[in-house]
Amino acid sequence: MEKIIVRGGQRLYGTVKVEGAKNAVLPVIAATLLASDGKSVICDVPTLSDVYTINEVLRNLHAEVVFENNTVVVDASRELKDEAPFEYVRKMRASVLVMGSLLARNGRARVALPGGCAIGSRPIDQHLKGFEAMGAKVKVGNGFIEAEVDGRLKGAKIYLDFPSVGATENIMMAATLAQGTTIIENVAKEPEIVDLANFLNKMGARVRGAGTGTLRIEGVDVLFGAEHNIIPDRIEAGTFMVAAAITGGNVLVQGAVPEHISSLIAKMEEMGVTIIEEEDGVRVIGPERLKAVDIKTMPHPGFPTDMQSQMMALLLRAEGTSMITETVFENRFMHVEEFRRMNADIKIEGRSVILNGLSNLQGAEVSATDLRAAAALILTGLVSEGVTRVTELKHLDRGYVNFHGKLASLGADIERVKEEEETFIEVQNYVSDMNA
Ligand SMILES: CC(=O)N[C@H]1[C@@H](OP(=O)(O)OP(=O)(O)OC[C@H]2O[C@@H](n3ccc(=O)[nH]c3=O)[C@H](O)[C@@H]2O)O[C@H](CO)[C@@H](O)[C@@H]1O
Ligand SMILES: C=C(OP(=O)(O)O)C(=O)O
Repeated sequence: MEKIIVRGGQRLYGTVKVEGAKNAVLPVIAATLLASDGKSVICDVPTLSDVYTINEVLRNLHAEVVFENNTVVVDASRELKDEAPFEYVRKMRASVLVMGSLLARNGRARVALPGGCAIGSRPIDQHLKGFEAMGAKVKVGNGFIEAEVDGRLKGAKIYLDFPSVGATENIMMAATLAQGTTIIENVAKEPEIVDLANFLNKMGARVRGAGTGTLRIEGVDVLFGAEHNIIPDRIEAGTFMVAAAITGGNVLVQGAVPEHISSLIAKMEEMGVTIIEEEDGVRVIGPERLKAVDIKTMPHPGFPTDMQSQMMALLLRAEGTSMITETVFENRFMHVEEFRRMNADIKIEGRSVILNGLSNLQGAEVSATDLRAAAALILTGLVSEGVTRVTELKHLDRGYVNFHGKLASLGADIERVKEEEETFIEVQNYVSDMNA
């Protein structure tokens, strides 16, 4: 087992470059399955465990996948299998995103039921409602969801009860090869939706309205492999923006796209952080004193739930009382207990937390409960007294490439060690103390 060890007290300075977005690349790789002709070449792909997982899902379906030099090349022109087993869906819920492509391409898809996870129950009823509206018969049994259609899917009018990112993506992919026009209302407007629509259109699809509340998709008969560059990761960018602000540092976050993070920029500015848009990114300068603010997570362009725990870390350093309300996931406060182990003054009240900043944060042994919590605990370690050890790094590796290395390059006192190595160092220190 590995852990990250952080010693608090360093301000961060310098430049850090963000990777391609995890939440854009996963649906784009799932969409490559729609191409029955030609190879797709996806560039700026981050080396995250989630990317390796989706690649394995595709290989298991008989697509050819090569991942080298941040580029994924997929040849899905062979006949594809139609089943994504539990071993992949359990590792990564986004595996369900292959369902729309498979159903459109093969007329059948069988995907293991994802089940709940650390941040909530996360049902996929809206995805299935869309497939059914397009003529698929959906059956749930033996731990699998099976969707099947006689012939081709048919264009339909679909209204989502909630602007779900995954449902928008899955239904959009399915609709590209349907007969006729599909109109989806109340869709997600996240930048990753726009990136997926752009890729689909390069493949020959006719998707209009991405980034607005309504999508209009005219089905086509065939899609082709295409080349695409993934957009920069707005959540990784936001995480480094918080790292700069929390330590009172000065960091250029290269690749951050201001329009993708406007709600985050607004909240950080409200807290007294200086944010300067530069040609190749966003510069963040942390103030001596941070102000408390209230935050409510919402679908885009509202404040992103994936930045909630990192902002909680930042608010722990602000003067006064703040409130964070989580409206997207019903159980995304698992990290609060871990923050408390670091002497944070936080209490949960229903779907909100109330936190008093400026408590004397102390290093502790803490465990990451999900990927953003992992990052948030490390950020808190940067400003805590003494040593913080963060375990359960499998979560971190789902969403951040070389997180400790990037922080170290900005001046953080941080290392990633194997548990045995730490014991060895402790024994060495003990022996040299005895000999002194
Ligand atoms: C791989 C990926 O892109 N993950 C992101 C995606 O997840 P994901 O696509 O799973 O998130 P959704 O937008 O679908 O989920 C949002 C809310 O809607 C609910 N819901 C969703 C679908 C459904 O059929 N029924 C239903 O009730 C979920 O339980 C949740 O409470 O968007 C989330 C919300 O911005 C982000 O936190 C995740 O990082
Ligand atoms: C919740 C997240 O991802 P996923 O939907 O892949 O679990 C996230 O990126 O913070």
